[in-house]
Amino acid sequence: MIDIDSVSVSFGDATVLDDVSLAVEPGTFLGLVGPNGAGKTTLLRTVSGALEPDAGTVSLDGDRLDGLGSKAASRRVAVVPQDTTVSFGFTARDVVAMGRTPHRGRFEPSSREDSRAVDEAFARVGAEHLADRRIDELSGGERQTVTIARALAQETPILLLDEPTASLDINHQVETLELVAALVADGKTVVAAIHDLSLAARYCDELALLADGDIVATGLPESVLTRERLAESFDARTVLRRDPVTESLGVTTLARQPEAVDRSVHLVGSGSTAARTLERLVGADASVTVGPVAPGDALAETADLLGVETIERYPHEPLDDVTLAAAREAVDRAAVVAVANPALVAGEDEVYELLEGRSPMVVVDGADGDQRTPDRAASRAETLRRRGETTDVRGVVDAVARARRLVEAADD
Ligand SMILES: Nc1ncnc2c1ncn2[C@@H]1O[C@H](COP(=O)(O)OP(=O)(O)OP(=O)(O)O)[C@@H](O)[C@H]1O
Repeated sequence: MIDIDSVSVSFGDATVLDDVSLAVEPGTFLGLVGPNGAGKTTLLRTVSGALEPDAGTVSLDGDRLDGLGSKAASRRVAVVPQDTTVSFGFTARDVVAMGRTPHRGRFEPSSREDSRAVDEAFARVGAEHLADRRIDELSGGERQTVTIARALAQETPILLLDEPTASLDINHQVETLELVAALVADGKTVVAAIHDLSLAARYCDELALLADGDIVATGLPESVLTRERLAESFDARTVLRRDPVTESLGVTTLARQPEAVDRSVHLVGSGSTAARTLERLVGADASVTVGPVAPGDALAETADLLGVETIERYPHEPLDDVTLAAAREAVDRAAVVAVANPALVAGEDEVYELLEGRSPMVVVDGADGDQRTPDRAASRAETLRRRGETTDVRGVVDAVARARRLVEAADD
């Protein structure tokens, strides 16, 4: 059991941890997530005893860390640091054997027990083949594996890892976290700082979100990672969805748009061009409404993931009066109307009529527009284009911003 109680840490004038409390139950894999500079490493260093907090206490299984000697603390907590510094001239076996130091007297030679622990640690991480290699000649991933083996040779109930997957390729990321999860299944208590939120959600039992010097939320990954919290803590626009393969939460971060759109936009259209247009507009912080669109369409699904207000319609049927009225209201209310795939939109009389006389308009052309557009729809699409600006998806935020400035100039 790790009990962090009201811990505060400052460096000079900067308060990095401000009255942080967190309890980690035995046999739990807790992922520490949060933006760069949030204090994850600082918190891990406080738990390992490497850093003494300015205020508050850390207790391990009921014993205060500051009352344990450093050797006793090292028999309880092992650390895999972010920076697996190279110790020139040592073999991997020498490095792993260093994990045994807390178990030996000052001048005591290594024992049979030490050799067993080192062998077992190499076997556990599957790195026996590296034992006689020089540590400074190993790849970053191999060195990381050896550092984990060193921590295992320490035979502690608690393991702290600082960004264990940061320098690893995709296979090694998963292998490392599978190993850590297996160690937890064997009874270890693990706290790991992890930047990749999808991997953290997949492997950790619980997450603690650290931001602005405090723990903002703890609990099951699904309860900690919400769009609102990620917006607040990371200033990021994200899409959260359950991964169909792992069944864990997947987090996709939207590209940040350089220009914010601070007036409302109504988006009419369908298909992937419309969906990508929506993603860009939401990334630019625009207040967007969408529709009418049929459920199952790429636009409707993206709007659902992004939590965008959507006017839904029945597929393959004329628009009913209620849907038409809702769409008309949204079009009238918006500062700018964006139309994706204009020929498709113009092919439907009622939808086209909604847009009649409307300006300014931004027309977004995409590769998924219908090539077999009837002549009438094609000429109507041209009419829509003349009422505003035509762009591809990449240019949509700029085009909407220009259209917005037109509205503002007209308002003045
Ligand atoms: N020894 C130190 N002296 C001065 N400032 C420090 C020290 N260690 C950390 N800091 C500062 O404390 C803040 C938190 O750093 P920390 O490394 O704990 O963050 P982190 O969440 O691990 O970040 P990252 O995700 O970038 O690794 C940063 O602003 C950092 O510059």
